[in-house]
Amino acid sequence: MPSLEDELFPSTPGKFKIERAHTMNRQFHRCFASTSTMFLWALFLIALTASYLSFQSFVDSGSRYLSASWGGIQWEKQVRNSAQIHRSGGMSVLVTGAAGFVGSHVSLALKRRGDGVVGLDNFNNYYDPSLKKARNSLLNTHGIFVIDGDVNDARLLDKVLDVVAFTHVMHLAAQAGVRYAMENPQSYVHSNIAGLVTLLEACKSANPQPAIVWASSSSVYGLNEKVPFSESDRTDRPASLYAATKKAGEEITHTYNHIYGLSITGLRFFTVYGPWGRPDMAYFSFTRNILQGKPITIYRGKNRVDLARDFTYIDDIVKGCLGSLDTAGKSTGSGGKKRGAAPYRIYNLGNTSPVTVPTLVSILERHLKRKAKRNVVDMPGNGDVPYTHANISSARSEIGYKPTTDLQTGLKKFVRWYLSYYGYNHGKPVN
Ligand SMILES: O=C(O)[C@H]1O[C@H](OP(=O)(O)OP(=O)(O)OC[C@H]2O[C@@H](n3ccc(=O)[nH]c3=O)[C@H](O)[C@@H]2O)[C@H](O)[C@@H](O)[C@H]1O
Repeated sequence: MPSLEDELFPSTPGKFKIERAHTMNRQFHRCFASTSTMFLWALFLIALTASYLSFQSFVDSGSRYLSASWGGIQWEKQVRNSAQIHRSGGMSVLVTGAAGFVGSHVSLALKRRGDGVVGLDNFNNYYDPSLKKARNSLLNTHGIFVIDGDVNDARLLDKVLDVVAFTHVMHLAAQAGVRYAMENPQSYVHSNIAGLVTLLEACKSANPQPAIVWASSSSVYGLNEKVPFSESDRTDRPASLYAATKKAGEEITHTYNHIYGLSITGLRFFTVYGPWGRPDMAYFSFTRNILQGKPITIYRGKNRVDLARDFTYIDDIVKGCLGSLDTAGKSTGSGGKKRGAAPYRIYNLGNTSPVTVPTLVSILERHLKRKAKRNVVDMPGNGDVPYTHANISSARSEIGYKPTTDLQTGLKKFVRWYLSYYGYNHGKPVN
């Protein structure tokens, strides 16, 4: 007698033939059996598909839950608390790149004067993320909550702007660095162009629309030879992809101002330096190498001319950022519709007194009480420009910007911070 299994799953055609010789009743039974087989199979497949789909969604939501750094009641509470304004006439500011150099300083300054601040930072590893984490801890101790997220995350931005009706966005998140653009060009497009557009899209749809102040760069002047650099000078000859993405940002923000009525202020920062600075910048890496007895490479321009920068101290830049926020007129649109003309402004934030790179090294040597091992080479074609020099008359008259720190004084403060942060005592590492 064939087993039930044999009945349902005939294994060979021969066997099937023998079975066919049996009675009609038997055939009917077989037919019924094969229909129910198909039915059972269909049921089985449906159940399998359903359980696969629900398992997938369980895995998805589980991993979202595990990896999510945002969302939920507790998270919303932290965002709202951090955004709370503690002075009359104060503002609530979303600071992107808050764990970065300029971002952390601006966030602290805003908080100190009673404004509400929420940070956003993706803590990427362009340079040592532990420095970003340390800045973040400092912000946390001052009651500033920094969301771990990316400006390319449209859902996150919509959510944040929904939870808090920010009056301003200080957009400092970016891929910085002039020479790194030759190594990783896509990172500049990703952060400085795609990320900027994602942020502007979120801001244009927000209700109310915040006013936006964002970081452009002195590098937009590129091959401009007229000095000092004025905002009305040519900026159509960038020398690096970094500069080109910042220049593109100026054009992109203009369209959002024009179409959607977003209030825009672009700040052209001139080689910002100071405590808690960026380790990829010359003054920072020179300090590290001098202390470790390693050589430093100093680039030299055409005809053996020294390169020069309008180095600008962080505290002056912070004042320029706050002045820009304070004077930024309102965005006029709502729900993605323009209701009238809104301000579109661009300012140089420099120091107005360029210093050559060899002089920068000499100042560091004095503060560190160590001689640098200088290796002077001709400037490679890497996107660098020979000099920068800001004309700041517009920023002075319109936002009250007035830099007061010379390079000597600023580097002294930087060196003091560096030695303490990295555990040096009288120029020697503390064990
Ligand atoms: O104003 C800006 O918009 C930009 O400023 C900053 O760019 P830069 O002015 O290029 O600063 P930085 O790297 O400190 O090099 C300073 C000088 O040292 C020279 N330099 C550099 C490295 C080196 O090893 N040797 C050297 O001679 C070098 O040739 C240069 O002459 C920001 O990094 C950038 O993100 C952007 O914000």
